[in-house]
Amino acid sequence: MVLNPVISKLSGKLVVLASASPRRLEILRNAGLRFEVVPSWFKETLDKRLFKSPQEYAVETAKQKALEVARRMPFKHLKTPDIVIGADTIVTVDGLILEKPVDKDDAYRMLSRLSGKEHSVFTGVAIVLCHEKENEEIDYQLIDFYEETKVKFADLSEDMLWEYINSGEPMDKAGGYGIQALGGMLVEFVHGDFLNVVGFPLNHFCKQLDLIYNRCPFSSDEESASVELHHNSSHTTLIESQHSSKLPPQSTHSPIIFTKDNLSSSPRSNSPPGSQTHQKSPSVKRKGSESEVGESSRTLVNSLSKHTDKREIQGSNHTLPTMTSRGQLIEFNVTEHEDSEPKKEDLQQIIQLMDGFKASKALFTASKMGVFDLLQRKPGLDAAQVAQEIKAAVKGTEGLLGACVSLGLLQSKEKSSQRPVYKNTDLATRYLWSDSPFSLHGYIQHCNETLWPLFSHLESAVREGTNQHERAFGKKANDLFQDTYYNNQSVKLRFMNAMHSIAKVTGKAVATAFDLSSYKTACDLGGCTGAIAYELTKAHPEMSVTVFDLPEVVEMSEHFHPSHTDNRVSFVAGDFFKDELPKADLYILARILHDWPDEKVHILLKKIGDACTPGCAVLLAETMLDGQTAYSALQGLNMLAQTEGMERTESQYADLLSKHGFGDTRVVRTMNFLDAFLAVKM
Ligand SMILES: C[S@@+](CC[C@H](N)C(=O)[O-])C[C@H]1O[C@@H](n2cnc3c(N)ncnc32)[C@H](O)[C@@H]1O
Repeated sequence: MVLNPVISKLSGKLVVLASASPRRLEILRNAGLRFEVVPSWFKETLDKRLFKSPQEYAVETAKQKALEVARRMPFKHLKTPDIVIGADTIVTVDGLILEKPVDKDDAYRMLSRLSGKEHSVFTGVAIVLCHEKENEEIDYQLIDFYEETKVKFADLSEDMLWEYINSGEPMDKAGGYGIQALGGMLVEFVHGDFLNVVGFPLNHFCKQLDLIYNRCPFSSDEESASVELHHNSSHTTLIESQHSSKLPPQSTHSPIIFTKDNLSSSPRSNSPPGSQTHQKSPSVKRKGSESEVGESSRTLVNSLSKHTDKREIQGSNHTLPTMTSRGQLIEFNVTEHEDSEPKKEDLQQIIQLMDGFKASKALFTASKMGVFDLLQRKPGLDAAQVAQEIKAAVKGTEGLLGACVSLGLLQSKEKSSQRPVYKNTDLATRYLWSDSPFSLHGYIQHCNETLWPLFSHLESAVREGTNQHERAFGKKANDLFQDTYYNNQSVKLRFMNAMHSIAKVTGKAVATAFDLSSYKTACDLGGCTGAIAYELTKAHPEMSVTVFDLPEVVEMSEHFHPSHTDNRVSFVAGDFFKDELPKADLYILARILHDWPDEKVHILLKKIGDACTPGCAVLLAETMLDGQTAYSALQGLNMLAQTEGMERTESQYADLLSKHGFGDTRVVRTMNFLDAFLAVKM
């Protein structure tokens, strides 16, 4: 529900947050804002000495972050946002700017400097309004401001300092503390906006929106010269125009000309007065808002929701009443377009979707054939050399390498009069070769060998509403794990590798999503290789974790132990539907409930509920379906084709848990593969 009338001004717009900070995300989500997250690639390396004040530095960093995303999206994402929000939070004390600590010693230096003193927290915020013009140029209009909050720390003893540092909390936070969690205990008083210290000055932001959308008379017409307005500590500037040709050069041979007549206001066109002429054609489909519509060049279908606004769209309009299965009457506005030509944005989007499977398969194949591993060991090989090493045809290898370059997985360099040579991009170095700490190689193999065959029977899965193991692999899966994954050693290892790779990438985000310091014993049910358990003990020095999984899994777990084994992690073999559960005050269920239908979920939750005393908790790590992103929706299809279970929404999980005495639920969107959900036994 949108609570804030100012925030609601943004409904129907493509709003982008140029920050991956889970705290900013939560503040804005809680305020009812619908947005996409596109973390900025801007490196925070501005020379602080060049700024007259710390706040100028924070504002400039916020500006650069937002502008980088605003400029990148039309090219890389093939869509132009309406608004990009950038923010940067810094802490200043004794004339020094403190950002995020680089290691524990750095955190110690920062926190001991703050001990017993008052300091300032500044968040610089930049709002970039993007106006697409008819000639495909984009105007960027910038509003920036900052907010200052004063915070006084108590005197911190050495013990307190180190205990806090060892909790792991300081590491990704400006000034080395998080006021919203454990760090709150260090604070004596706060003067000013508390959320500003958390990472985003919501109140000031809403005031700015109010100025922009309700009061500010600035226009973004093409003819506007540079506009400079000052509101409090804010600042508005028409920055630049950028030409955005979204099709690659070879595709532009039949130009499609947009005229004022074939442009009309879209549901996302709730723009500042005067900017209507910059709106896109309604044929551009966008995601991420409640009033999201799927629009094609022929019809535009808009379910009437609270955000439905009357639209003037070229062509004949009529309303089509339809009954839902629950007997509610919904009206669809159907608009006939008289387009004579296909729109290039439509085509680009459709081509991307149609080609998605080719891109996936190119990635899977290169990964399976060891291309990324090879180029990690031997960068700079040409196609013939790669072909020889991976035992493949030169012609085929050239095609595969070229595809990987186009997908941003490899870089190629032409040596004069020689064949191009190849190396991994940073992305491939981080995630695609098998020995990198965050390698997704295991999961990619699972996608190729298991999910790909299952998805080739998606139509049957949709018609029947069941998983497709029998069609894809000739074997019915009564119990997904025992019947499919664990009756063959190499399939079992591949599955465990797949789970391990995602758990390693997402484990820290899950382990640190909530303050778990009061839980000393945890049990990770279906904890597989222990990857999440190790992250939990790393983040919580006083916690010990029992990984409980089927005997077939536990017998293989030692293959996945980290080099420095941690005796606070132990493994117990058993069946969580039948056997007694190990005693613990925190139960972890990471990607467990989504494997099962409600009946089985209740069996498991009842056992957990019975084992828990009041104050104990359940920590879920799942992909929540709320606010459906393409990732969560496709993950829903994945569960349909693969399991008896399903992905669920936050409230579905809360309902399931409430039947077993769990409440006080909290959710953190980690922006990683899995979201975190905590519920406490009442
Ligand atoms: C989808 S995997 C998730 C693994 C791990 N929690 C993670 O997120 O990486 C499901 C896990 O549940 C385990 N499992 C399935 N049925 C089980 C049962 N009846 N008892 C105990 N563990 C089970 C599987 O062996 C597997 O490790």
